[in-house]
Amino acid sequence: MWWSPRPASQQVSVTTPVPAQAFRFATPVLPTPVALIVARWLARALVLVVGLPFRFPVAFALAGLSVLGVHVFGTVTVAVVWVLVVVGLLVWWWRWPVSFRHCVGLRLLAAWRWWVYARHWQPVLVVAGLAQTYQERQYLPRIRKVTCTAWADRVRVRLVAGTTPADFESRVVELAHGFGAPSCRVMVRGPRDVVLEFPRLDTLAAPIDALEVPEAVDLGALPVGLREDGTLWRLRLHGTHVLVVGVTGSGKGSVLWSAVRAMLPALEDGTVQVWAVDPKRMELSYGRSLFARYADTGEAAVALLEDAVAEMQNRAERYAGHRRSHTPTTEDPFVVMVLDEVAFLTAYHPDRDVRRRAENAIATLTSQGRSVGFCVLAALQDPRKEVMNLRNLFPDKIALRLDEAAQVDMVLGEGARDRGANAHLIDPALPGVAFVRLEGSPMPVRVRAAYVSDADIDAMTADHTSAATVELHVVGEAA
Ligand SMILES: Nc1ncnc2c1ncn2[C@@H]1O[C@H](COP(=O)(O)OP(=O)(O)OP(=O)(O)O)[C@@H](O)[C@H]1O
Repeated sequence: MWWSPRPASQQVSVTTPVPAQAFRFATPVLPTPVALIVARWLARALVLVVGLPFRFPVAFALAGLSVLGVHVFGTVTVAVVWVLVVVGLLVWWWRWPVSFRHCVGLRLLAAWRWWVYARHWQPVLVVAGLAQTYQERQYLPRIRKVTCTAWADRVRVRLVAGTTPADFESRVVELAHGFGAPSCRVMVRGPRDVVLEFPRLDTLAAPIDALEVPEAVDLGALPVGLREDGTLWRLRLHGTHVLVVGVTGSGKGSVLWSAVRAMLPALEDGTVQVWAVDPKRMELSYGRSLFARYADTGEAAVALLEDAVAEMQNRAERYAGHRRSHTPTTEDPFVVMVLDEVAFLTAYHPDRDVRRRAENAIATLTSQGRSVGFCVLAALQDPRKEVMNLRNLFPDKIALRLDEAAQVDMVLGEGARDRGANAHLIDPALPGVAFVRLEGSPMPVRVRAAYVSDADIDAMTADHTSAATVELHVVGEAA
């Protein structure tokens, strides 16, 4: 017979189900010739060498010109030119350090940092689980560009097709540790185009002294501290409400006081009033004369909040049909309700009626007060719903040091922690450091509030007093 079945096949009856493990397909292992491996290395080296002039065009142009110069003009001439160039650079660095740093220093640093990231790129990404495998080939996101600012490296990355920026967002801790940076943040620029930001140093490590009192008050951008990039952190109060959240000792007081300080001239001329609620009696009582109204007990606080609601509704009635926005004047000042430890009123006060009335008043102010010139600036330790179920009525939130990772998204909104807002990891030795979301960007920004010391508050009360200080005290109830 021209065809003879193999002996094993004869033992299998046609009707017997064949066990799955009977079929084993193994990829044939073929030894790769050494010549092929060497050729591949050479090809890679060639690609690197050919690509270098495109990556570092200035350095290569200078080297090329020098070689050409040596041929045409001789070595001495080229050496003299180089000495002149170096002297010129030194003079530039000495006389105009800022522009030198921007144009030369940071570019040189970026070239060096590119090499550092490129060297560690593959192992870090593979171990972090960011390398993709398809048909037994490994695909890595590619570094497109590395730029440096005074405090951070920005690595622009082209994603592997089929992956998302969320893959990077969920590995920020691995990336930060992998590249030896204190943290990592992910910014999305476009399709398959993300930027990883690795801070090189903590620009907010040193406390910031109280900022200068501004001459003109801009309620849309009050200077209250510094951002990580060294620019001013400005806080908007007009047309919004702000919730400041942080554990005890995280520096909530410095945010409240910095905001009050930035409004001082307007408090004095009467176009802004601060109504303060201070259940702890330790935070705001120090500068009472700056406040148009002040309450430090539950009953007094509720009365103050209900007065604010009445005034707000009165204003809304007057404005109805005449105007749609508020401009601060002495007749209709912008009213900032500063509520320290707001949970005392909404959750911890023993009297249920006080809790209910306080919650109603805060809900009404936050939902209706924006356009008629009322703003609630509240501080809170615990952002959970059981403690403060009104937190979503505050459009702007500030996350100081928090207790748990889960609280970050509660405060700054979904995805904030994945994008690098690790408020739960803020060092307890850095009170006033916080993460915020700035208008128009989902990226959290790290900031630090300026520290307004007792001496600063003394000076503020000595130099400035609110145009309308009326104290409201209900005697007889302990906070
Ligand atoms: N921005 C800041 N910069 C430097 N140090 C600060 C800053 N803010 C606060 N501190 C320091 O941290 C301490 C605690 O700050 P603060 O009382 O404001 O915290 P808090 O969050 O209001 O705490 P609590 O809820 O217990 O009142 C302050 O006494 C001060 O020494």
